[in-house]
Amino acid sequence: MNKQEYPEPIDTFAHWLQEYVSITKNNYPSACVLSTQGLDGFPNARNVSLKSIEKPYLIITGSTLSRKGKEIDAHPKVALTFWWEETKRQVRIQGTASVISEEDALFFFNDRSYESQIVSTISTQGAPAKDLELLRVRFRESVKRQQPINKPAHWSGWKIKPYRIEFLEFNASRFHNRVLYTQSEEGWDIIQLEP
Ligand SMILES: Cc1cc2nc3c(=O)[nH]c(=O)nc-3n(C[C@H](O)[C@H](O)[C@H](O)COP(=O)(O)O)c2cc1C
Repeated sequence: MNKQEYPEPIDTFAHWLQEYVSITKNNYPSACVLSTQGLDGFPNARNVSLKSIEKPYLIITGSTLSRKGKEIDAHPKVALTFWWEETKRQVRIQGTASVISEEDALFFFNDRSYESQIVSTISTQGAPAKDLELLRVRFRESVKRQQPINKPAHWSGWKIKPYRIEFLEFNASRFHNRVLYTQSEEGWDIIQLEP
C-alpha cells in the first residue's frame, strides 16, 4: 500500500472496499465482524453489514434492544474486522460507537427490503422465541398485506469513529504487509508492523 496516496486511512479503507466490491462474487460484500464487550465481560462478535462510509464515520444498523445494542450502550468502544478474499486484504478498525440520528435511522430503514422491515417490526431480535410458528404466521400475513411499514423506535444504527485502523495485505508466505494508523491530536500516527 502507498502511504502517501491516502493520508486519511478512511480513504484507503473506502478504496480497498470499492476494489473488493468491484471484483468479488460475495453476495454480501459489505459484511464484517462487529466485536463488542459483553455485559458479562466476554468479548462478543457477530457479522453485520457496513451500511455507509460517512467521513469520519462508518455506519452500521440494527436494533438498539439487541444484545449488541445493549453492549454498545454500556461500552461504546467496538471493533470492526473485514477480510476480503479476492483482494487478500484484512482491515481491523477500533473505534467509538454512538447512535445515529432518527433521521438517518429512517433513511437506512426505508432502504431495507420490505421483508427485512417486517422482520424488524414483528420480532425482538435475540429474545427467546416463545412461539416461532405464530411469528411466521404474522410475517406471512404482513408480506401479503403489502402495507407500508413504519420504522420501530428501537431500530436504529451506530456511527463508529475509528481510533485505530490496521491494514494488512496478506501474503501466502505469511510475510504480510501491515500498516497501523492511530489517531493522535495532530492527525494520524502511521507505523509499519512486522508481519
Ligand atoms: C452476512 C451477515 C450480515 C448481517 N448484517 C446484519 C446487520 O447489518 N445488522 C444486524 O443487526 N444484524 C446483522 N446480521 C445478523 C447478526 O449477525 C446477528 O445475528 C444479529 O445482529 C444479532 O446479534 P446480537 O444478538 O449480538 O445483537 C448479519 C448476519 C450476517 C451473517
